[in-house]
Amino acid sequence: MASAASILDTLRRLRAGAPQVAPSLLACDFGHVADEVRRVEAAGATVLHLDIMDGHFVPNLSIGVPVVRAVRKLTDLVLDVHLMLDNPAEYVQAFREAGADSITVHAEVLPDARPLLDRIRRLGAAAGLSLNPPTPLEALGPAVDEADMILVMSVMPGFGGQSFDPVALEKLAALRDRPGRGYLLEVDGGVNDETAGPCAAAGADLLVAGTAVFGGDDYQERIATLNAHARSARGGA
Ligand SMILES: O=C(CO)[C@H](O)[C@H](O)COP(=O)(O)O
Repeated sequence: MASAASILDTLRRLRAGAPQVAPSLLACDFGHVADEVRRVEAAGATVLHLDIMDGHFVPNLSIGVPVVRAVRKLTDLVLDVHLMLDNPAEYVQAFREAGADSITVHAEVLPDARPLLDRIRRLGAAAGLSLNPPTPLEALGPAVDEADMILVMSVMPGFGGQSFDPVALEKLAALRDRPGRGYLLEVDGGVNDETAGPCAAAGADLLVAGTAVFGGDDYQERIATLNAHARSARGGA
């Protein structure tokens, strides 16, 4: 399992470098998870996003600790674990022990997220804070300055394949422009060939994409194309 220092170093390098896509395992073929993980790793991904749903915070269920542990054994990709849970504090240790490199929790269930972000970091993972499309940036509170990563949801979480909500672009730009910010910016939901560029232009460093990667036949082409859209929108090659 990667150390806290190496995870934070990876995030710093991601922030300093070109924006990039993180495939979301939610959209993979769960009959062949091991193959799917190896395919996106071979296709050039650095980060793999894993969505954990409890049927309460979001109206759906997904994978849990045993699947994260199994994926950890398959790959050295950065495992970016997004907890869509009413009570994330109960589970952060288990997900870290299973191999999560970053753990993201939701501002909607944490009036003050600082103690939990601190605990995630003490467990050795990077600490992320997320907010849903209707949630204003003010809900992040002072925890915004404690987070290693802010995950701006561009769909209501719970399901893949939804349409991108442009409210995320305003939030990304406002978060990008906060003076002295220390966090990496991530966006999740409806990221595709049309929306990847605007997300990157608005400041997203990491673009979570499920359908736009796993819905294609050639994952290498999908990741390269999405990365190219993101990078050219930032003025890169
Ligand atoms: O968090 C999520 C759903 O809650 C997914 O990561 C997200 O929806 C990605 O899927 P897609 O790219 O198909 O929109």
